[in-house]
Amino acid sequence: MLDKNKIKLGIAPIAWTNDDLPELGAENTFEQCISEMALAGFTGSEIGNKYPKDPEVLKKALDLRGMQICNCWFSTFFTTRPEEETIEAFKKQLDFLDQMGAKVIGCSEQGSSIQGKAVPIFGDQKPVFTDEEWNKFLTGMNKLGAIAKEKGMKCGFHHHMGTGVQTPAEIDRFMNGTSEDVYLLFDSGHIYFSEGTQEAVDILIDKYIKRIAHVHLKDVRGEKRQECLAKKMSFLDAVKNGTFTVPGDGNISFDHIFKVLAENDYTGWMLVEAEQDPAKANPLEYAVKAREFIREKTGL
Ligand SMILES: O=C1C[C@@H](O)[C@H](O)[C@@H](O)C1=O
Ligand SMILES: [Co+2]
Repeated sequence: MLDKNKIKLGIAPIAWTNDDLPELGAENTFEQCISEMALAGFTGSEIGNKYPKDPEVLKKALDLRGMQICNCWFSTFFTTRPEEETIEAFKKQLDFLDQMGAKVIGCSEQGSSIQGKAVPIFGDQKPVFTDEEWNKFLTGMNKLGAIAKEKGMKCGFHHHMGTGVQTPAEIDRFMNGTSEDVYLLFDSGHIYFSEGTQEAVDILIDKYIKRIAHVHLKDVRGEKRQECLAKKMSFLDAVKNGTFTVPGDGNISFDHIFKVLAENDYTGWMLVEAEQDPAKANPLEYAVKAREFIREKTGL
């Protein structure tokens, strides 16, 4: 059984307003977003573009609703820009998260990423790092891991479609090349989108459970993934087309994920992250649906 004293449940603002596709949910305000998260039964959130930048203002708005910040996306550029640039930006973001009481920061290497580009996500343009790029990237990530540790926080890494760390082999190379102070941010949706099998999802969580610092619960509609492949869609077009949805509404079984997290005494956040078009998938309705699914499956 997942322990309610050890696990907290959050939801990402990306279902209300998508920072990568600002036209999706432009009408939804910050206040509506966090109020509906709380109404659906969640106590945590990540940071969205509409969130106040002033920690005091943000904290007050969250406190009023019994919410807190649990993580924030951080783009690294170790493969394409000077290392110091990423490290300086990381320290600032870490300070901000620390002030907000968060314990994890979720990185993604955006050097040459095609996740925001209008090119097929399953084409030949996905970055494949050279040995030299891997070297720079892993060296940089190990530095971030040590910096986060010094602050009593955890540096997580988000495997992601369209980046140099998408496939199981790439995730293995990343995990084998980083120290124990660098953790995995496990995202069920991204591994399923990449590989198209339940097996890939289950193997990933089995392999790295001891180094998982944060969990994104995201489901994939299998037929939409197929359509993405057939029509050579970009990542963002696939998102607009409804590839992702909340856990329990797509093709992923979360049974093994919840079982492994429970057996290994996972302590931290499980955050529902399901970007879709809010005009088609009402964010509050889908948040409630996700919350009910988690309750039904885990008792949390
Ligand atoms: O964690 C995430 C952050 C988003 O910006 C991203 O594109 C999404 O798919 C995701 O998993
Ligand atoms: Co994610």
